[in-house]
Amino acid sequence: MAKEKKTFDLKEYPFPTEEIPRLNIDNPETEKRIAAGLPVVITDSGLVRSALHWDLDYLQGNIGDGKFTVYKSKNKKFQYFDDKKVDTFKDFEKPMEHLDLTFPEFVKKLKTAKPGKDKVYLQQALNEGVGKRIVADFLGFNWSWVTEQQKKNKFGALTSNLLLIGMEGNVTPAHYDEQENFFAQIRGYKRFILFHPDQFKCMYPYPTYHPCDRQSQVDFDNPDYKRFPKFKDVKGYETVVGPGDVLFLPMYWWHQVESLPDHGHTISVTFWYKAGPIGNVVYPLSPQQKVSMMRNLEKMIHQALNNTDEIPEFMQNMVLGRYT
Ligand SMILES: CC1(C)c2ccccc2-c2ccc(C[C@@H](CC(=O)O)C(=O)C(=O)O)cc21
Ligand SMILES: [Zn+2]
Repeated sequence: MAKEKKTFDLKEYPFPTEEIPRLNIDNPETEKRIAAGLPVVITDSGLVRSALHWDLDYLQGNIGDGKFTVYKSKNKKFQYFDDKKVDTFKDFEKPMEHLDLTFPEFVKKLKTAKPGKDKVYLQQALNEGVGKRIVADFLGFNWSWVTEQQKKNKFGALTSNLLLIGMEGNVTPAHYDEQENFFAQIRGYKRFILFHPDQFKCMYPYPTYHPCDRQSQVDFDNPDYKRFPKFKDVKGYETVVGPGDVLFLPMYWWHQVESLPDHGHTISVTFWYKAGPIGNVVYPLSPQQKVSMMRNLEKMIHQALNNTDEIPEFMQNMVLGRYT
């Protein structure tokens, strides 16, 4: 009997979206979409079948007594920033704080957080430091399926499995990553809003040398259409993933991720893979290749000028009245 479609009371955004298909792991369409670099929610994959019993108590009792990377934000947004680029930006104020907490300290903060007060987000690579039962659960992941997908689609190496534990309402603002991602949901519900890499012109990412490289400058809750006029034309895709769902999130696809309010804390595990070899170049270049090219050119110009203040004028001189 088909699973009844769960409906959620989702916040409206000022752009249209289409549903991301939810397909069974055995549906031939599933692998076709992965091969085509299209997002798909894979149901019943069993990818993290051995972790579906994870909850805060079990993790606290088994994950080990080391320190965990936890981000704290004054509001619901957890805007990623690259620490290494912060010093090139004098007036950059960090959008969130990085704490190293034991698991019990994290759980206490999560459970005693008052609405409207600080929110926390645990983000920790699953590595040898964890307790032996977590290692056993990790080994119980459906590695044969995900490794088969890695090989069939010529992905590069698995780089990391991140354990993510977020509070309800946490938002990771729109950004893109340069890795392929199988995103496995273990507990709670996360809304994913995705945009095709060809929507780059509507998303206005920060400059590559900015600490928030790869993130959109547009505040979805209060878009500045004067600075970002093309955001009016953006078109997205969306879905809500729940326990047992796996979202294939292709490299360079923009995504904003929200732990649904009023649905409790969320537990997820990501499977990030490096890009595979390019192979022979096919023209016209794909949107992903054009984004990669723009990044390389921006970095070259930054290095050549050796002065970030000169970049805006240099870029404008190159295109205004010539290519505009
Ligand atoms: C916001 C946070 C905790 C963070 C802080 C500082 C540095 C990195 C990151 C980081 C990286 C990945 C995620 C998971 C996910 C978004 C989501 O599920 O919220 C996502 O974007 C993806 O799987 O690609 C979340 C984070
Ligand atoms: Zn991401």
